[in-house]
Amino acid sequence: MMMEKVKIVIAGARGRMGTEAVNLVNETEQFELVGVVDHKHDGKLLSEIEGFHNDVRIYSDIKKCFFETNPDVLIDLTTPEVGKVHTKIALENGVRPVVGTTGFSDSDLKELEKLTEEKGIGAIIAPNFAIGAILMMKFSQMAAKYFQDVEIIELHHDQKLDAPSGTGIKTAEMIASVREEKKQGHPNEKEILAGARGADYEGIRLHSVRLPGLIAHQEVLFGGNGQSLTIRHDSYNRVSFMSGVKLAVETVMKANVLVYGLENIIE
Ligand SMILES: NC(=O)C1=CN([C@@H]2O[C@H](COP(=O)(O)OP(=O)(O)OC[C@H]3O[C@@H](n4cnc5c(N)ncnc54)[C@H](OP(=O)(O)O)[C@@H]3O)[C@@H](O)[C@H]2O)C=CC1
Ligand SMILES: O=C(O)C1=N[C@H](C(=O)O)C[C@H](O)C1
Repeated sequence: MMMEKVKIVIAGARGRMGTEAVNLVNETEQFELVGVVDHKHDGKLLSEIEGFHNDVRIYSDIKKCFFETNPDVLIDLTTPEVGKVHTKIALENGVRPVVGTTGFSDSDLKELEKLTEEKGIGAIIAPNFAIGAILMMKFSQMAAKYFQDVEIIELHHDQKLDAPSGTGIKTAEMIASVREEKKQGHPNEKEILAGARGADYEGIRLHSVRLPGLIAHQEVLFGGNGQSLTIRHDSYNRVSFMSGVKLAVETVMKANVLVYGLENIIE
């Protein structure tokens, strides 16, 4: 029996991640790219853009795109502000969102979770699609049961818009879920230069490095009596995220709730 293909729209297809997502869809037998959402090139074919070969239409109006292409899934890889609006419109139109875009606030996530429940269709918001990064977060959560003192250093390319990274925040959330809130460092410590101690998530310090040449990296440093433990993950290219995007698309087709983080679907 022939399996129906999963019809996919990609928002942000010309971007660093979007380009790899187009390649993934093209290489995957059971996926089909039916349209692209972009704030530029409305009405053109994607194949008119250098480096792309798909004869699918580019839409600036996401609702029109959904109406004309009738997709199953939206993959969003845009910017925090745009990604949130796209996710909402997708849910309202019965399209299952797979969102890699980072920078959503807690209240954004709550609102989208509520909408997902109302609509009864699945959605996946994944701050990191790389399996190694998921393991780094899980291992950090395990280690936090034994080491109370922890600092996170996330390092990214200098074109990144949000800080701290979605992965950094997710890691802090996972660690905070298994440890008592603790103010780390000396009780009387003072920042001589504002920001020197990084951001504070329930006492966990988060530091963001932005440099050309980097892609996506994170170290989670635990300190104890006479010992330390460092858990590090590196993405050296954006193909590293694509097996996670594929898994998310397959999973969202069977889900009817909002899944925040791939750790919830990887055993
Ligand atoms: N979850 C994960 O594993 C990963 C997530 N990310 C996240 O994915 C997102 C994209 O990252 P990256 O690919 O590096 O960023 P890029 O800037 O390379 O790509 C973003 C794309 O979105 C386009 N865009 C901007 N506004 C709109 C709009 N209104 N409608 C449609 N498209 C729009 C941009 O166009 P233009 O450039 O012309 O403005 C650009 O092509 C970020 O939030 C990043 O943090 C990144 C890597 C991994
Ligand atoms: O912008 C990026 O590049 C990345 N963003 C995600 C994040 O904010 O965690 C995932 C990965 O780190 C790459």
